[in-house]
Amino acid sequence: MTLITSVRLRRVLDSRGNPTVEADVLTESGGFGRAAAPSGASTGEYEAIELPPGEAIANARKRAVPRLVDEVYAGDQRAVDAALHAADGTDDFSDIGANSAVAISMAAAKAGADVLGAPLYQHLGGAFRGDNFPVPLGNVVGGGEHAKEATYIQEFLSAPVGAPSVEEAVFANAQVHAAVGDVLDERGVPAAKGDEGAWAPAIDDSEAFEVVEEAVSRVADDRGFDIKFGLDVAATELYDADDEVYRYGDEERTPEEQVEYMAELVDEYDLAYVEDPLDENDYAGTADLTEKVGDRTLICGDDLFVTNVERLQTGIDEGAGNSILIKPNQIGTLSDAFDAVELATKHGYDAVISHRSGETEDTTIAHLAVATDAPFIKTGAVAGERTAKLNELIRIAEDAV
Ligand SMILES: C=C(OP(=O)(O)O)C(=O)O
Ligand SMILES: [Mg+2]
Repeated sequence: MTLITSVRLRRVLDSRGNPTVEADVLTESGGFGRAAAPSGASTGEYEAIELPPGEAIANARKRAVPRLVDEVYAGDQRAVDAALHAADGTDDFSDIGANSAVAISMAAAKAGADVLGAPLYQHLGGAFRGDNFPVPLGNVVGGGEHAKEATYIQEFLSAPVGAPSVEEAVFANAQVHAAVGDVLDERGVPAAKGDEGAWAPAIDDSEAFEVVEEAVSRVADDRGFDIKFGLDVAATELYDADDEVYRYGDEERTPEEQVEYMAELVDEYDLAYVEDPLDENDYAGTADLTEKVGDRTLICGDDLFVTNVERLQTGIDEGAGNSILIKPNQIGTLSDAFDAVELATKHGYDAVISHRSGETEDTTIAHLAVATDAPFIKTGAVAGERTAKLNELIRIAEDAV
């Protein structure tokens, strides 16, 4: 192992055209790692704090960089991440910013891999990592906080569960995305694209279900393997906590009705995956839904768990969900993200490694998914910052055989 000798931080563009933090980490023996923080739009209340990038960089330069340079070995990820926590001193990275923290954490991991001459997934996963590859969940229709005047449900996700390989799965999702474009065209529905490259048509949710079901079935027939679909409801964004109702435009649902509605959707469309079906504070409702349909679909907590072991432990104790979304920038370091995967796996929860709606060309999450043996990765279907991860997954699968 070699000591970190330099940490450089800069502002770069993310896919929304907003600034984000990029980190370069150099080591004594010439190891190099570069990584950039993603950024959410439908962020959970309990996420680690993203600061304005200029502020995050200034604070990290002052407090985190001196604790790393000539102090910590690249490759000792726990030590890197402990130094970031010590430099910050809060429990939500509100001092140096989770955006600076995660960029440094991921860049150090890459520098550590570079020193070893190993791919990042191998460095993070170790010699005895599993040899499974994640099924990619690809966003093909979206609205919510990711596109105006589109569906209330934030994401309709193609899930090629029967694909024989990562490569086939990745191409199937792109084909479903194209097929959705065709179906919309046939219906005379014009559609732009949302933040993650998904179609964002001005149709109601019930029509979106028809469109996605039709597209998925066409591609499944063509490919000859099973393709299902799933949702990220991002229900916190629909929930009016004062009136205690979920609002889908003029339509309202009480929390009990929301549970029933979600359960009906699971059965009507044979959904493979439902993320954040209830408000981020509703463990009991999520547990209720998990009890009803958790034997036949994944009920995944994103805003509910925010990659946080304490929130996940509450979910485990209450029987809320059977899956957790893992977003390293929600918690600030790779070590914390690994801890969440480990706790989830121990309790039979499936980990879904995820991008954010604001992304860069950084591919760390593809390596993280393989390193942790995660059964799923959610990283879009098309758009350059999404295909960067998907193409890396294809390369890893080729490399790892
Ligand atoms: C990827 C998501 O969106 P965001 O990054 O805006 O939270 C999500 O909610 O799962
Ligand atoms: Mg989500």
